[in-house]
Amino acid sequence: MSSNEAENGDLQTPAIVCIGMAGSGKTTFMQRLNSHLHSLDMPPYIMNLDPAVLNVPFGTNIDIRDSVNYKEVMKQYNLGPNGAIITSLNLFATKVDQVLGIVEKRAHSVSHVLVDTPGQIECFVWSASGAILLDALASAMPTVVAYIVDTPRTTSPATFMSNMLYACSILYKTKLPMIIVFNKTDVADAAFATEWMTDFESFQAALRDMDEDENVEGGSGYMTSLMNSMSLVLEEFYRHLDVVSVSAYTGAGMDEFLAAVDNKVEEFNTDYKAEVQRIRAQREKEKEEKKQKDLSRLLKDMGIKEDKGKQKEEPAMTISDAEDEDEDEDADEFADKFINPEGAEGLLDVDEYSEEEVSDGE
Ligand SMILES: Nc1nc2c(ncn2[C@@H]2O[C@H](COP(=O)(O)OP(=O)(O)OP(=O)(O)O)[C@@H](O)[C@H]2O)c(=O)[nH]1
Repeated sequence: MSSNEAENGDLQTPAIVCIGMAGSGKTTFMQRLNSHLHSLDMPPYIMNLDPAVLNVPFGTNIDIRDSVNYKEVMKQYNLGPNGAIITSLNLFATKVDQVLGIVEKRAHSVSHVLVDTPGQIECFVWSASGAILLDALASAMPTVVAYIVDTPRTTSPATFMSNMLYACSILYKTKLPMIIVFNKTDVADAAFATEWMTDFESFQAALRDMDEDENVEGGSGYMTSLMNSMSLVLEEFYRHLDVVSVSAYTGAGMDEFLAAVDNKVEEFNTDYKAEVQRIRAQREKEKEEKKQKDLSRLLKDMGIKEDKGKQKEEPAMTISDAEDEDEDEDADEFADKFINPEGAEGLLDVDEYSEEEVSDGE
C-alpha cells in the first residue's frame, strides 16, 4: 500500500479541477499553486485540458494540445472557436481510458493532480466529453472543483449573484465538492463576499443600497426583488461550500486553499463517492440496455426471429461484437486523424510522460 492509498486500497491523491470564467485567473492560480507545492517538496501532476490556450506558463505532464491539433480541427470541420474546443475535447475523451491509466499510475507518487480547463466554462462543464473526463477522474481519485472568482469584478451584488448562480449550476452539473476561490485579493479584499455569503442581512443591505443608487448596475426594483428571492435559495448552496481568499500574484492564501482541499477530500469520501459510483453503475446499466435494444432492432431488421434462448449460442452476439468493433474502429480512425498530428505512436506515451521532469513554473 502506497502512502497515497487508503486502507481499502483506494487512491487518495486529490485531483483539483480549476474552473472559472475567462480571465478569472485559473492559469495564474495553477502556476502559483504548482510553485507553492514545489516549495513544500510536494510536486503535483499537471494536466492542461484547454486546447486553445497559447502559452501555459508552467510544465505540464499531460497537455491536450500535444494530442489534438485545435487549429486543424477548426479548419477541417469549419468550426468557430467554441465548436473547435468542444470537438477537441470530444476527440481527447475518446482516449479517456488511456489518459486515466497514465494519471492513475503517476498519482501514486505525487501530492495532487491539478487540472486546468478552458475559460469557456460551458464548453467543458456542459459538454459530454467534460462529463466523461470528470467522471473518469472522480471514479479514480477524490476530485474537487476549485471555482475561481475574479474578486475585483464581483463587488456589485448583481455580478456577485450571477457568479454564485453559475457556481451553483456547476455544482449541480458536476456533483463534486466545490471550493470557491476568491482570487486577485491583492487588488480587492474578498471580505465583502464572505460576509454576503454568511450574513444574509448584509447582502440584503447591499441590495437596498444598490436599489437606491440609480447609477449602480442592476439597480432596478424588479431586479432587487428577484435577487432577494434568489439569495434565499443560494443560502442552502453556500452551506456546501468552502470559501478561501487568495492572490495568485502574491501567493497569499495558498495554505488555506490546501487545507480546504483536505477538508473536501474527506467530504468526497463520506458523501460523494457513493453517489459517483451509483451514477457510474446506472450509466453502465443504461449503456447495456441500449446495446440490447439496438441488437434486437438489428435482428428484427435482418428478419431474424428473436429467440431469447437461442441468442446466446447463435450469431446474434457475434453481430453485436462485430458491430462494436466497427464502432471502435470508426472512433479510433476518427481520433487518429487529429490525435498526434506529428505522427507519434499512440495517443500518449506513458514512458515519455513518466520520465518527464516538470518545472515549478518559476
Ligand atoms: N492582480 C492580480 N491579477 C491576476 C491574479 N491572477 C491572475 N491575474 C491576471 O488576470 C489575467 C487573467 O489571468 P489568467 O490566469 O490568464 O486567467 P484564466 O482564467 O486562465 O484565463 P482564460 O485562460 O482566458 O480563461 C492576467 O492578466 C493575470 O495576470 C491575481 O491574483 N492578482
